[in-house]
Amino acid sequence: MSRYDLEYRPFSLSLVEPLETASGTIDSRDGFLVRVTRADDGAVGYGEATPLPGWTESLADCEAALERAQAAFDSEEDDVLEAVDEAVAARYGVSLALADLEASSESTPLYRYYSPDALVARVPVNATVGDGSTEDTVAAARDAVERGFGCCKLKVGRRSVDADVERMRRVREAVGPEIELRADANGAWNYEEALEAVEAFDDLEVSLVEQPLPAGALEGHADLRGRGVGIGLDEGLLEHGVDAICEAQAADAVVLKPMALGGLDIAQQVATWVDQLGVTPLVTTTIDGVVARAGAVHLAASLPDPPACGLATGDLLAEDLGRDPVLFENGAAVVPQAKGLGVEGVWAE
Ligand SMILES: O=C(O)CCC(=O)c1ccccc1C(=O)O
Ligand SMILES: [Mg+2]
Repeated sequence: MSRYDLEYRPFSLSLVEPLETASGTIDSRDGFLVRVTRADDGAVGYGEATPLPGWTESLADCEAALERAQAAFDSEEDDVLEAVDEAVAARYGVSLALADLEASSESTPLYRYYSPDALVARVPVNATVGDGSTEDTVAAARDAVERGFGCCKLKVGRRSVDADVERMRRVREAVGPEIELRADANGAWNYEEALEAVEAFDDLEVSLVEQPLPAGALEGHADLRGRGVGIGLDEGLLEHGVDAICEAQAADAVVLKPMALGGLDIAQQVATWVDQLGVTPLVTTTIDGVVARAGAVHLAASLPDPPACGLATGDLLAEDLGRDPVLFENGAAVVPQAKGLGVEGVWAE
């Protein structure tokens, strides 16, 4: 008999409304819920593999990788994660299920499994505002601030820089000077446009712009730094890796998406590494179900003094895999202190 058993089930979750971004519209999230069971005592752990085109392997490649992982468990291979290899979403799903199982067995919340000395009650989060009309953007930002958020990230880049600056100006007027504002262009601009945006955003006290230039650009991002607005690399991290970014001094912050990096263990290592090189790690979801989101919250909680993270994306979904163990209040995620991920009831028969 094998020591572990791996099962996975497909799901499809629609968004409340499509999330518009400069690199495309997200209207539903399809993936696989993963469960690993330990044969000797029946202990279980949950994971989630929710691929996103452009960021991870395809849904079909994800399923094929999960199938290989299942076979690797069945034949009791030493390193089952070798079977998921380059399939980052599948690797997140399988490694998360194993980590949830281990942490649960040790009665340790998952973040303390990665950072045993940490005791963290909450992590600050940003609201995620899609690249909609000025009216919709202002309404969404206002609503987020009323719900207690202290940081809003606006998706930008689908219209002219002038139009985005105007959107940002109207949001700044609506929310007042105390709220942190960020932008995420998902690689939409050329250097001239990005420079214009950064200079105007500096006047509006915008703290950070994610990926103003395409993923390939390193020198351009380096040249955009030091103008009052932090530069964050997201797609650029996946393209270049930590060392090239740090060598080029191309970023003030890098965005860590466990789904796109292949798991919490890898994201933890990247975070620790960039932090030592003076670059701020910032954790976000890829608009995932509750299992993958809870994993990302535990990752953020395992890091020292994280900035506001893109973890408050559950409300963007019209349906979910189960009850969310993470409460959001006063602009922060309340970190689950139960054993493991803290997710329950997602595998109802
Ligand atoms: O960071 C956030 O606020 C939420 C996550 C987010 O924006 C995102 C979600 C899916 C795919 C890409 C991105 C992104 O950060 O570019
Ligand atoms: Mg981004």
